[in-house]
Amino acid sequence: MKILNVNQIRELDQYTIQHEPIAPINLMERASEAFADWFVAKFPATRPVKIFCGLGNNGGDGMAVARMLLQLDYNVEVNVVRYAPRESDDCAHNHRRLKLLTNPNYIEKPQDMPALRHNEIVIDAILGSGLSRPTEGIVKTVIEAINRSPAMVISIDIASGLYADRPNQPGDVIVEPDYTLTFQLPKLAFLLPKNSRYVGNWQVLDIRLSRRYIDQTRTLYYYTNPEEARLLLRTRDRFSHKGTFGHALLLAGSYGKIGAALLASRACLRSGVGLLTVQTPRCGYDILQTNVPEAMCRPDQHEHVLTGMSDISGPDFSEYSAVGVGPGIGQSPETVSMLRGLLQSLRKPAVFDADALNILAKNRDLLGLLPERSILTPHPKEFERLTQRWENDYDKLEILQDFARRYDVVVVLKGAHTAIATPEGEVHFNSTGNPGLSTGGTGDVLTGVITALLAQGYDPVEASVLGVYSHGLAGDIAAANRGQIGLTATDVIEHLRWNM
Ligand SMILES: NC(=O)C1=CN([C@@H]2O[C@H](COP(=O)(O)OP(=O)(O)OC[C@H]3O[C@@H](n4cnc5c(N)ncnc54)[C@H](O)[C@@H]3O)[C@@H](O)[C@H]2O)[C@@H](O)CC1
Ligand SMILES: Nc1ncnc2c1ncn2[C@@H]1O[C@H](COP(=O)(O)OP(=O)(O)O)[C@@H](O)[C@H]1O
Ligand SMILES: [K+]
Repeated sequence: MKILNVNQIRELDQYTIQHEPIAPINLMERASEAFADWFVAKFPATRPVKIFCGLGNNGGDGMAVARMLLQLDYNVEVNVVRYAPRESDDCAHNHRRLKLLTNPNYIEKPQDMPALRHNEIVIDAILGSGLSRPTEGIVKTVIEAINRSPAMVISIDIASGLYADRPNQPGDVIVEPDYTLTFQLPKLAFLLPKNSRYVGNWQVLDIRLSRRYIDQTRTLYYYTNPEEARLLLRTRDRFSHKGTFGHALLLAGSYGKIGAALLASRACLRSGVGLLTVQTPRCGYDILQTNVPEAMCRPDQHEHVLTGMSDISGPDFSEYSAVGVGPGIGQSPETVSMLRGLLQSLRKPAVFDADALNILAKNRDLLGLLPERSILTPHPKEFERLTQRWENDYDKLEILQDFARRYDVVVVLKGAHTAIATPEGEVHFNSTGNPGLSTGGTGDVLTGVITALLAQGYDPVEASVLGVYSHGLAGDIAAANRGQIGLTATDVIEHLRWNM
C-alpha cells in the first residue's frame, strides 16, 4: 500500500473529483458516511457524542457525520470552533444542512468550551491534513481541554494539530485520540514511534479515491498489507526436493548465549529452508544437536566464542545459499576476526544481526566489505551505533534511507512498524506485530526467518518484507492465543504460519 504525502493526497482528491467524476461535496459525503458506518457498528446510540468541528473540510466531515448520527437518533452535540471568520465552501454547505437539525454551540473563547464527561465520545474534526501551522488561541485551548478530559476521543482523518508528513515541534498542542479513522491510505505520521499518543489505534477507511492516480504516483513509502505479503509468498512445486530450498548457514551463539543460536535455528527451519547448518562454539554443540535435530552442526574450534574455524571443514562459505550471522555471538577479538574473514570471502548477500552489527559499528572499515544487497537487522540502539543520533523520527528515516543507499544494503530497522529501507531508498513499513514481541530473543527469531527466505532464493528486499511481516503475524497469532504479556520468542516460532 502506498503512503502519499499531503500534496499528493490533495491531488488524489482533485483527481478523483475530476475523473470519476464526483462533486467535492459528494466526496465529503462519502468520506463521512464511511466514518459514520464504522462508528455505528462500534458504539451504541446510548453513548452521548460531542463533535468538535473546525472550519475547513475536516470540520465539514464532522458536521456531515453529526447529521448522519442525529438522523440515527444518536445523542449528538456539535461544537464549532470559530477560530477564523470564514469556512471552506463544503464546510459551509454541511453547516447549513446541520442547522436544519440542531443548533450548534459556537466556541470563540475558553468559557464556551463544554464540560466533557467519562462516558461521552468526543469526535475530533477540528483540523485535518490541511494543518499548516501550530495550533494556537482558541483551537489550542479546546485541544488542551479535550486531552484533559476523561472522554474517549476519535479523530477524523488525523488528530488535530498533527502534521501528516513532517515533524511537529516540542510543545505543539495536538489531540491525543484513542482512535484515528483515516481516509484511503495511511499517513506517514502514523508509523513513527514518537507520534504514538497522537494516533492511537488507527484504521483506514476506503472511500474509493482514484486507483489510477494512486497507481501512477511515485512514492518512497509503503505499508505492507496482507494481500501484498501473500503475493510475495511462493508456492512449492510438486517435484521439489530439499535442494530446491537452499542450504543456510547460521553463525550464532557464544558461552551463555547458545539460546540465541537455538532460536534462530528453529525459526530458520520453520521458515522453509531446505537444509540448515549451524556453527556455534564447541560449548553449544551438544545443546544444538539435542534440541534441534533437524539442523547440522559445525562445532567451532573455540570452546566459548566463534572463530569461524571448525574441525569439520574450513571457513568456506561459498557452498551455502545464504549466511546469517550475529545472534548471541558477542564481540571477542576472535569473533571480530571471524567476521572480517567472512566479509572478505562472502560473494552473495547475507544477514547481519545483533553483535555482528555492533562489531561493524566499531570497525567501520568492515562496512565497505558488506556484500551488495545484504540485509542488516538493527534495533534502534544498534542502528544509532552504526550511524548517529537523530533529532526526530523524520530525521531518523532520512539517515536510514541514506545508509541503505550508501552501502547498497537493505536495513530492517526493528520496532513497532519495523521500517525496511532498500538500496533504492524506498521504505516499507510493517503492519503486523505487537508489544508482546518486546522480549528477549524475538530478534534472533527474525534473523532465522529472513535467512531461511534468502536461502530459498527470495530477493533480499522480498525476504525482508515477507520475513518481517510473517514474524509479526506469528506474534499476533501467539498474542491472540495467550495475550501479549506472556509471549516468548519460542511462541513466535511456534506460531509462524506460511499459509497466509
Ligand atoms: N477534499 C476532499 O475531497 C476530501 C477531504 N476530506 C477532509 O478534508 C480534510 C482536509 O481539508 P482542508 O484542506 O480543508 O484542511 P483542514 O480541514 O485541516 O483545514 C485547513 C484550514 O485550516 C487552516 N489552518 C491550518 N492550520 C491551522 C491552525 N493551526 N490553526 C487554525 N487554522 C489552521 C488552513 O489555513 C485552512 O484554511 C481532510 O483531513 C479530510 O478530513 C474528506 O472529506 C475526504 C474528501
Ligand atoms: N512494540 C512492538 N511492536 C511490534 N513489534 C515489536 C515491538 N517491540 C519489539 N518488536 C519486535 O520484536 C523484535 C525485537 O528484536 P530485538 O530488539 O533484536 O530483540 P532481541 O535482541 O532480544 O532478539 C523485532 O522484530 C521488533 O520489531
Ligand atoms: K481531525
